[in-house]
Amino acid sequence: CKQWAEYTDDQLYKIISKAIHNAELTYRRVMTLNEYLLEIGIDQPPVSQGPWTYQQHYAAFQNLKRGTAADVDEGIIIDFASTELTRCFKAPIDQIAACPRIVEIWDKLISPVCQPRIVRCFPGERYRRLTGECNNLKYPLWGMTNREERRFVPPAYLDGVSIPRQLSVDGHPLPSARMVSNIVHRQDPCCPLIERDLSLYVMQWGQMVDHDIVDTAGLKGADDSSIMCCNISEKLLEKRPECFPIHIPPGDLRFESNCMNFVRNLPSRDDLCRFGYRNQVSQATSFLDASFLYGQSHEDSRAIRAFERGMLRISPSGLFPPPGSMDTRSCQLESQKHYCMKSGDFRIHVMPGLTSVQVMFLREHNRIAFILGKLNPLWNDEDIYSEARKIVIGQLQHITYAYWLPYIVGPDRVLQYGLRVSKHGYADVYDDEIDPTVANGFAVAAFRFAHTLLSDTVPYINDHVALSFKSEDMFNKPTLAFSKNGMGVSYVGYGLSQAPLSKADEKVVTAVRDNLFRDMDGRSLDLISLNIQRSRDHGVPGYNVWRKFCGLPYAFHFGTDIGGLVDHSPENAKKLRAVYRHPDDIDLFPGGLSETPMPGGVVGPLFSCIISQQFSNLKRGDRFYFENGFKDTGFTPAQLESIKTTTLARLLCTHFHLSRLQVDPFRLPSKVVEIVALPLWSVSW
Ligand code: HEM
Ligand SMILES: [Ca+2]
Repeated sequence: CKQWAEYTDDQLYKIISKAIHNAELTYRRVMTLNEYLLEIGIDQPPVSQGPWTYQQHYAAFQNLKRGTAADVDEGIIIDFASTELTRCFKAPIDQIAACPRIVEIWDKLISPVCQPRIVRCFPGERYRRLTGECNNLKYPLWGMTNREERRFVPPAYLDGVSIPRQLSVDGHPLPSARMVSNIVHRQDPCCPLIERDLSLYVMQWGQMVDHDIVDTAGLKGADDSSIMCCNISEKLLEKRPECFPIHIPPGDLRFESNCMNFVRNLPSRDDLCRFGYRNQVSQATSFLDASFLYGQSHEDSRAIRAFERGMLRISPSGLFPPPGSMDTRSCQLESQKHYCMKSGDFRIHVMPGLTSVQVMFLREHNRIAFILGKLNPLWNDEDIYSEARKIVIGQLQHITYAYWLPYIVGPDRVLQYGLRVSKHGYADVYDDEIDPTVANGFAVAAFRFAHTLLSDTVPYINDHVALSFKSEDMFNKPTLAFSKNGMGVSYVGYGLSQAPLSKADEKVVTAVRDNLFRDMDGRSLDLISLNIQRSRDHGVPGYNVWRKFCGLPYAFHFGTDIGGLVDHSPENAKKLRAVYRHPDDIDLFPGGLSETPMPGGVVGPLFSCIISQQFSNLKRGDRFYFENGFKDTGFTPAQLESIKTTTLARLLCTHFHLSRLQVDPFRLPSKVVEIVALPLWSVSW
């Protein structure tokens, strides 16, 4: 702070208030431009008559919840102002933030724009809140919804504050995200490879977990429109700081144009409205708390609950009900008899498999509520709902930690990070100094690993038929779920347990690498280009920084011998060399996904470290984690025993009316594990 010692308070006051004032002006200018661009038809409205465009599909997925609108202005203004501050003081943002006089004046001046978040907690509350607040009584905001994601390592923005990472260590531009996708991740459409042992349910459970723990807010134009960054002049592009389009190299096998639309994610404000480098907001509770089922606010909950005997609203055919008011924005309807379902998460329709697994949990909640109501005639709706919700979350956590996660990170990491679930009894692991908040590199890269597990087809199987539908025809449509009077969800659910998982390698199927959200005009996106560009948008540093974070050897060269890419096959190292100039430049997603998987896992050493760290935080940093034996908030020993008998097989059989299934539906049926009689659940509540 020495360099500003001779500045008077008055001078500092002037500089900072000018930075904030300029930021507000820029913000208003951008908003006015957005309105104009929607009016003249450049930006696209969220929905229009007729079939959706690919951009409308994408907009339905990359959402910005309106409830956060107040925070939207604050985040953007503070982001602009932080950039202004580094310009005015000609110093890195961390140095400025280390100067208490500057911070004090900033706090005063920013208060009309942004107020610190304050939450009141009551230690006696027996159930977790929908918003995730007050899970940690010492740090009540940790893990709550609409709050900024945390960082495992500091960001690497071009300007140190906000501009995306885009230069190689030698000063050249980084390769285009689509070029990396083409060279590293291309799957020959002729011959997609499969895992021998695992089923597609591994992928589907992963997406549900992903939607439970993270939902990063996008940026929207006027009236919720999609901001368009392609086919506009250079001059206009300069005026749209939210644009960061992806260059498509000439000769691309799928895309004729040279530009893929890409809009930056919303900048967050922190809990105390401080200035600093840009961060992003997650609209989901970080905790694994079935927020995709119960919603993350009281408003959500009002639309989801039946307010009768603890039940959630359910349609006559056992699906989610329609929303209270007509909603045409969250899915694309192909029949007048269908509707967009209201669940706790608006992404429910993106793939039929996701709808199916969410419906299974809806039915499970109501099954448990029914039993609880019978056993406890004096309980009211609220008692039954809260207790059933607590049990369902326990089951979700149990299956995820005991059965699913080991297939992902491998048994070694499960032991190393203390992720094991014991067969019986409590495991008191809670530590109120562990921050469970979802981390940026995890969400933007490592946990997207499952994009390699996606299949070109959606299996739809019952005793009489075994069909499969093309994935690229199914995005955002509830059609399959509604088929056969609602039995479609069962056939998709059963199909996922019978179809093989795509190979956990660096290659990604055409359905999402070339044809994501393909529309009637044949236009589409590349999910892998989006992943890579998204990391740069979030300022996520390159591969080597993350290797260091995980205590893994640094790569100084592209060879696979000592000092190089020691966790890559020679073939994959060659692909990385063909596209990057230096190992430091390698983006986290391609670098991590192209590592050789850990023994018994589907991801390599780097991703398994990042994923294990996040799941360790979600376990140890969750006061309501199901194995904690706290009085009042924990389960009784008998309840815990019962939850530990929950299996995916039981859930599938019960809710999709199956009489036979393999013991572990995450694995393909084999001669060894034949159809079994599953243990019955005890009902000792
Ligand atoms: C069913 C097919 C799937 C589709 C169509 C899909 C599509 C997408 C899209 C469009 C995004 C946003 C891309 C962007 O940054 O602009 C995304 C993000 C993401 N996907 Fe997938 N995905 C699928 C399956 C999965 C699975 C199985 C996982 C499993 C773990 C997964 C994990 C993630 C994660 C962690 C994010 C970041 C979420 C956030 O930050 O809000 N996805 N996906
Ligand atoms: Ca959650």
